[in-house]
Amino acid sequence: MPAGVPGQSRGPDDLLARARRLDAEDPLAGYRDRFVISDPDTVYLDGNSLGRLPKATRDRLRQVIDVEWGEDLIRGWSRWIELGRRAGDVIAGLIGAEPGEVTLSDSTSVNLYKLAAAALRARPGRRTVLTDDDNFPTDQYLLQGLAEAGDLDLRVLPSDPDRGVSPDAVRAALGEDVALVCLSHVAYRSGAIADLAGITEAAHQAGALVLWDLSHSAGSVPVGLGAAGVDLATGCTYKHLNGGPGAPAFLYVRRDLQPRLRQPIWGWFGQTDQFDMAGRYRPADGIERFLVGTPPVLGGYAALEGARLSAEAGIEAIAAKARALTGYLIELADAWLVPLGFQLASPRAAAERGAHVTLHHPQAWQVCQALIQERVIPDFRTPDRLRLGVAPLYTTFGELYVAAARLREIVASGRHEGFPTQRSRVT
Ligand SMILES: Cc1ncc(COP(=O)(O)O)c(C=O)c1O
Ligand SMILES: Nc1c(O)cccc1C(=O)C[C@H](N)C(=O)O
Repeated sequence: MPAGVPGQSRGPDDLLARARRLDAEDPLAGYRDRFVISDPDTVYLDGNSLGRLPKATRDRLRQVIDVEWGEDLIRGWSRWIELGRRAGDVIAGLIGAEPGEVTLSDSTSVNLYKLAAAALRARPGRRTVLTDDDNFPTDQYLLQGLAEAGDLDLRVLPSDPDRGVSPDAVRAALGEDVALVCLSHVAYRSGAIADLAGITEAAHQAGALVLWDLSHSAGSVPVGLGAAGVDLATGCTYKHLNGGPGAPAFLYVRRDLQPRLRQPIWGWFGQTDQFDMAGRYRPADGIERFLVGTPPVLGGYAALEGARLSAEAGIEAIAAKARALTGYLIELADAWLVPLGFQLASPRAAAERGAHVTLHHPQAWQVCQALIQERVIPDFRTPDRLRLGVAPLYTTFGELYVAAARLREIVASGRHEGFPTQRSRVT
């Protein structure tokens, strides 16, 4: 446990003893040592924006740079050409898909565009796209752009930002004009888990396709794409899959849909026999038809190594620890932070939340800055939220105790009030 644990007030001994016991009994405890942790006294609670660096990734990238790039040069492509699919097969195991249904490609934003456009093309008589107003902004912007360009009707359902999207609201909005339902599985602000299976089934009954953003789910909770019959999905690899900054995203297309869909960006990596250099675009047969241009190889290797680590630990074990960590954090918040003006902004039921806990506080921005100065890294989310992400492969219960204790001290002493009240433009 990091140093500097202040231990006073309500139930600290009990809470501290429990953190120690939970860490001692944690079946995933050994994974922490598989990551680079340069400052053990810093509590990192932002793995859902950027995961930590796995040691295996650092070593692999060194080898790839020295040998595969440094020595093999262009010959490396004989291996690199398969990289997206190899990583995709590992990610498929984490999200309940089959090999050949997932590949690395572009960014989540670009994939959303390609997949949404492909879905709309496959439902020509329908003009409505459904999403919700708590969906991640890039998803909303992409759909706005598609709607404007295609003269479609984008219906943005109101969601409770602390509870996530309501399946009943989606059901009520479904009709014979809806072509596509595009939602996030785990909400980026509250961490609420949407009813992926129920919403997918309802959308299918209404004749619509579904596109799920799995950015906050991949590597943190089971997704069950195949069991739910999901059509399309995409998500980041740099969060819970620990693929590193700017690592390529993944995309999923259900196998039977692959030959029936055409995505709108026709590049040579999506072409049948790309080195034939034929003049006319003919989309590849499998998941490769959703690719566009030359993929980022270093980021691809990082995504592969990160996903392998999660696959080795097992998504059920990861999700079980996420529930335990977030549950413990909510207990700490109830005991120490609610009396200081914080309010829970995430679902209280463990089965309804992913791997972060969000708290409202009227001075959340200032509190966030003060916490960072005191070596706890959270995230601020508009307008008044402090988001605390847990990463089951490296977050300990002891760290959560320390983070909550530092947070309590900051707010109880008013130290946060010395920080600017205005958010800067970068985060
Ligand atoms: C739900 C969700 N979708 C998409 C993104 C980002 O997509 P991109 O990697 O294209 O910036 C994020 C986070 O940045 C996210 O949380
Ligand atoms: N992708 C990010 C970036 O390029 C810069 C800063 C933050 C991010 C994030 O991932 C934010 C994150 N998706 C969120 O849920 O808020």
